Amino acid sequence: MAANPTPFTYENEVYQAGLRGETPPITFNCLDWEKLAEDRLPKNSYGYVWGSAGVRDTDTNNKKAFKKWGIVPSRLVAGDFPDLKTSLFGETYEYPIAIAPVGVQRIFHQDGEIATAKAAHKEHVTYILSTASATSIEDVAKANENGSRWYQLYWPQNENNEITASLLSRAKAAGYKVLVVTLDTHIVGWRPSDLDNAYNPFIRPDNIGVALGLSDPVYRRKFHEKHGKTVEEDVETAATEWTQTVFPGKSHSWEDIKFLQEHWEGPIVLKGIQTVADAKKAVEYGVQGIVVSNHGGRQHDGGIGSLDVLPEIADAVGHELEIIFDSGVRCGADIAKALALGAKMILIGRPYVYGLALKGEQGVQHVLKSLLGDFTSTLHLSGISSVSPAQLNRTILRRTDA
Ligand SMILES: Cc1cc2nc3c(=O)[nH]c(=O)nc-3n(C[C@H](O)[C@H](O)[C@H](O)COP(=O)(O)O)c2cc1C
Ligand SMILES: O=C(O)C(=O)c1ccccc1
Repeated sequence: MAANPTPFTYENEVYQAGLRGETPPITFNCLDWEKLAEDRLPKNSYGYVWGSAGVRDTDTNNKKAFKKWGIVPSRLVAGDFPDLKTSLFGETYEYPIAIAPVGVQRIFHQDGEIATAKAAHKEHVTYILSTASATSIEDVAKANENGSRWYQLYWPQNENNEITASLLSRAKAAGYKVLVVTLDTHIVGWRPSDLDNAYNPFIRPDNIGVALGLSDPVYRRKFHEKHGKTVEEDVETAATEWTQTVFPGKSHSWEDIKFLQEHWEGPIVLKGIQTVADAKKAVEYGVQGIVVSNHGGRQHDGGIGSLDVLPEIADAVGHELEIIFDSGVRCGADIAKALALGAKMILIGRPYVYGLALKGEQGVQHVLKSLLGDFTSTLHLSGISSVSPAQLNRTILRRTDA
C-alpha cells in the first residue's frame, strides 16, 4: 500500500472547503450517522443493520462498556502526530482499524461491497469480505485493487468441505491474505426488528446475499448433480440451499479447525471469542489470531459488553496470538480504549454501513476519515506518540465506575 497521509489532511480540506462555502458530505458527529441512515433507508434494510438480538441488552452493554473507562492525558510529552502503523502477522498495516465483515451490502446502497472495497483501498484500511456478500470474491478484489483485504468465512458443515475448500482457494487466488472464521453465527440471532418487518435479506426475490455461492464452481457442479439443472435454471432453490449451506444450524467443533489449516496457508483468525477459556483453546489449536466480538449484540441477548471481556482475554493470550476487537465502537476514543486494553486492530461495523447508506463510497470514506481524525486527535492530545503497546496501554485509562 502507498504511504498514508495523516488523517489531519482531511480536517484541513474541510476548513479550506469552508472558505469556498462548501460543507462536508455528512456530519462529523459520529452519533448522528445512525439517525440519518434511518431517515434515508427503507424500513427493512435500516431494521437489518440496526437490529440486535432480543431486548438489545448485549448491544446496549457493548456501548456502556466504553463509558466505564476514561482516558487520562499526559502533558509536555514531546511528539509529532502519532504513528498509527501497526503490525500483525508480520505485516505492517497503515492504521489499526479495518472494515468489519458485513453481508448483503447492496440492501444499503446500490454499489454495496464495491463502494466499500473502493473506499477502504483509498483510505488505506483493510477490507474484510463476508461470505454473505452480495458481490463475488473476485469482483470485490478487483474493486479493492492492491488494497489490503481479508476473507471472512461462514463455514459450511463437513459434508460440504469441498465447497469450503473452493471458497478458500478462490479467496487465496484473489489476494485475500488472512482468513477470518466467524464462530457465532451457525444460526442467525433472534432479532425482533427483522421478525416484525418479516424481513430476511437472504429470502428476497433478488437473492442478494448469495453471490459467493451462485458464483462458486463446486457449488454449481454439486447443484447440477443433485437437481439435474443449472443454478440459473432454478435460482430460488439454489439460493435457499446455499443459505442452508452457510448457516447450517449446528456448530462446528474445535477439531474441525484442522481442515481449515490444511486448506489455508496464511494466518487464521477466529471471530466471536468472548471467554478466556475459548481464547486459550484458540492458542492450543494453533490459530494466529482471535476477534474478541459478540457480533455487535446481534446474536445472543443478555450478554455483557465485548469490551468488558477484552482485558482478561488480552492478559491470558495477548502474548501468544494477535487480538482484534469489535462490537460497540462508535467514535475515535473507543478505538483508543480498545487498543489500550490489549487489541491490536479494531473492526468498524455499523458506522461505515451508515456511511454507505448515506453517500455510497464517499460516505464510507467520510466515516473512515472522520473516525481516524478523531482517534488521532485523541491520542495526540493525550500525549501518546504511537499505537504500539509500549505507548498505548492500560496506564492511560482509569475506571470511571470504581
Ligand atoms: C448488517 C450487518 C451484517 C453483518 N454481517 C456479518 C457477516 O456477514 N459476517 C460476520 O462475521 N459478521 C457480520 N456482522 C458483524 C460485524 O462483523 C461486527 O462484528 C459487528 O458489526 C460489530 O458490532 P458494531 O457494528 O455494533 O460495532 C454484521 C453486522 C451487521 C451490522
Ligand atoms: O446479520 C448478520 O449479523 C450476519 O452475520 C449476516 C447473516 C446473514 C446474512 C448476512 C449477514
